[in-house]
Amino acid sequence: MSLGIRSRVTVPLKFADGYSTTAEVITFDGLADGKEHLALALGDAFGAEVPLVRPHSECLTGDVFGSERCDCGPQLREAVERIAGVGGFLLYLRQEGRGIGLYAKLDAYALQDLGLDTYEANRALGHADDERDYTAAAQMLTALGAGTVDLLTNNPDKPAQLRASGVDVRAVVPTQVHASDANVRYLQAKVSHTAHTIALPLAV
Ligand SMILES: Nc1nc2c(ncn2[C@@H]2O[C@H](COP(=O)(O)OP(=O)(O)OP(=O)(O)O)[C@@H](O)[C@H]2O)c(=O)[nH]1
Ligand SMILES: [Zn+2]
Repeated sequence: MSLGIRSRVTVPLKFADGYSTTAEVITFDGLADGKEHLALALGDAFGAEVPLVRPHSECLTGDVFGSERCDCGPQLREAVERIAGVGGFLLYLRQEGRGIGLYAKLDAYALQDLGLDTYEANRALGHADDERDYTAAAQMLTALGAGTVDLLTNNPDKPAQLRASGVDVRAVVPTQVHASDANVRYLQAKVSHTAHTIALPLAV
């Protein structure tokens, strides 16, 4: 099936803290991995000269249930408002658990409770540190007509992979740091293993 936009539907969003905006939820045909990835067009997404784009990897526990083991929920909330302010796209990528899936991520959590860090736990389960591939994200941007973008992320692998897939990443814009007692070890592991640009407070 050839690459393209499959459907577009308008969805009003209202968050628990009262913030509200409107998203155009966009689905696709022809994505490389066959997964049901979504783009949310926010603000004047199609009118922006260079849209702000956040590739967000699915995290059921953080995005939906408000888990404090990670920073995904607050990052998602932050991204929607920042993108709506300037115009751009949130790419909601079905890459749960950095690509290993939900059950395996929960198995990895259990190993972290025994003392392994987030990457050691992945390896103990026979997975790579990070199994995410952003080919489909690049295809989504192509289908959206967004050849040049600003990228909202602290993860250097996201601009690297997208550039390798032909996306012109003009600037990489860091997200805020959403640190708490429950997630600080996880954030520290991201900084030391994968050079995430997260300025952590010295003592949390
Ligand atoms: N395997 C595994 N995945 C985790 C763990 N904690 C969170 N995740 C997953 O990690 C992913 C986090 O994705 P992102 O929000 O894109 O975060 P990121 O790659 O650090 O990059 P930025 O937030 O863009 O800086 C989600 O898919 C989570 O489900 C963990 O301990 N183990
Ligand atoms: Zn998470």
